[in-house]
Amino acid sequence: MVFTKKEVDYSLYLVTDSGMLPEGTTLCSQVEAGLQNGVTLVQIREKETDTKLFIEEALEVRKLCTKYNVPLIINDRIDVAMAIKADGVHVGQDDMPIPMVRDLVGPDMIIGWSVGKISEVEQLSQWGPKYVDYIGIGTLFPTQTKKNSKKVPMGPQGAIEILNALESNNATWCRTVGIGGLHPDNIQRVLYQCTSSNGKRSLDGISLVSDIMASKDAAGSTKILRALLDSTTYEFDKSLKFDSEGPVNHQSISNVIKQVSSNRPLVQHITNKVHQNFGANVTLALGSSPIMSEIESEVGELCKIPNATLLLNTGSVAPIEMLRTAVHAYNEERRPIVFDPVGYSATTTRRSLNDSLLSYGQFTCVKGNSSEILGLSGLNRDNMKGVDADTSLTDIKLLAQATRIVAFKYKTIAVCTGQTDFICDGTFGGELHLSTATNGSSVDSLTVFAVSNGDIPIMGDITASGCSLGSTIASLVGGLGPSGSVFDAVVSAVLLYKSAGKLASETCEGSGSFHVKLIDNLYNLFNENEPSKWSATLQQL
Ligand SMILES: Cc1ncc(COP(=O)(O)OP(=O)(O)O)c(N)n1
Ligand SMILES: Cc1ncsc1CCOP(=O)(O)O
Ligand SMILES: [Mg+2]
Repeated sequence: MVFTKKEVDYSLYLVTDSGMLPEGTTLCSQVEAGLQNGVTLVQIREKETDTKLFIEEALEVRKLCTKYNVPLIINDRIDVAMAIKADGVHVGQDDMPIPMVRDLVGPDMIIGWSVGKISEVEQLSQWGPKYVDYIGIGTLFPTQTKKNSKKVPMGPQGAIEILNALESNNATWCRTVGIGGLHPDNIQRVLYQCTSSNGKRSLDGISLVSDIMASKDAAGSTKILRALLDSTTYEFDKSLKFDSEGPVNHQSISNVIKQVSSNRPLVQHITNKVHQNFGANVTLALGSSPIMSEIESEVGELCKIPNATLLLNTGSVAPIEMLRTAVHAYNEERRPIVFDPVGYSATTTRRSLNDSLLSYGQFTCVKGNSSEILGLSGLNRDNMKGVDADTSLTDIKLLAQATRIVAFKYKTIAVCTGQTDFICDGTFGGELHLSTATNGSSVDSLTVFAVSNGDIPIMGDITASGCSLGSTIASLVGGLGPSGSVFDAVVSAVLLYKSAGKLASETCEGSGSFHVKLIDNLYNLFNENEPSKWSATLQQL
């Protein structure tokens, strides 16, 4: 064997399929185009090919791999792998059991295993380092390539659970690639989002079939993939810088408001009916332009309008396809999306709708009430019982931790609303790393900020008050200019909304006038732009 296992570069792993070759290309021409432009590992996966032809093709591909100094893996066929002296084999859950494979191929061959469940990670860690060298984590997204797959696409969140399981089972030797439906429009997001919660590992690479094998320009397609893998930042919010380093102060808040006043962002609301009118008025009060559109065909134009921003509130009745189109369009345009997972834990339907959207895109801010953020984090009150005698302290710790988890898991700025609001920036400035995740930054190392302004119970007596904080965040984030800080904008929005709410509660005569006064006070505080007079306070926990 030419390669030691440690040397293997898993970053761009090409898996073949002669069934999808475009006219004028061959298996070897596509593989060579890949090898010339950055493929680092090749697997021959020919499900329909007879043994004799499989061996002939494998020998040809082996010559190419030797020429480009790249290891060759054979899918399913241990006999062929041994016969042609390949560098490794890949088997799935329905193929030959791993201990038998290892017995047959000996200690030096690379063994890859398809993994989609935590129990499979526990199994490989029990076997120990001598058995599985890498795992293909999938299926990540829907794919036409593996048609008879029984697996439901797991999305980045499923891959994160596998990475966490590798860490908690100390399977440090095991390398990882993601597989299934990977293309240039989702690769950076997958690499960016898929990190273990302890910050110690991310994917070692991506594995794909159709993006290269079915490409009419396999060389060009591979170059695009290579450039994405070699980039160090996922700029999902093109002109916005992420910087939660410096403290947010009156000056920075005032700067945010000045930018919003001059840029007058367009805030596309996809939101529930109850919120539509209120959200539009809140947006107008903040010098921004609301558009309440659920028309799929116009999203592509709307997101290109300067300073366009999307508020996606999943209490909406728009069809999931429309929501996906909107997420995709704003992500492609690198414009911010504020996501409000309404009623996340209330029903299975809502949970799966929200999960599906969260696995489909990248969100600048995820804002929810405490039960939504707790639901998204996977924590519940029982996790923290007994930590503190004082229930309110327990709640603060629990909600702060849930906010951290959501920020880290979705690489977003998480906002958890309640009597106290919690804010946490888990974006890491869009940094992405192969293999070693967030430079060691873990969930627990994230800073949480608390915004308080006493209790404002009347907030709960009007409808869509939480949804309209979403409108406020979207306006302030969307109005930033190229030098603006998203974190500053989110904090400013939460402080502004809580301050306006307090003022309104002090002067209203009931819930009806509170509603009106909330808009009045948002309008006045925004236009006066004197954050030093705002009553809500920000505290670092
Ligand atoms: C890198 C990588 N990951 C997963 C698979 C899938 O293997 P398997 O589940 O055995 O399915 P088939 O590929 O045999 O259809 C893979 N081949 N490579
Ligand atoms: C072999 C395999 N295993 C899980 S998904 C998949 C196919 C991936 O193909 P594509 O990259 O074209 O989606
Ligand atoms: Mg298989």
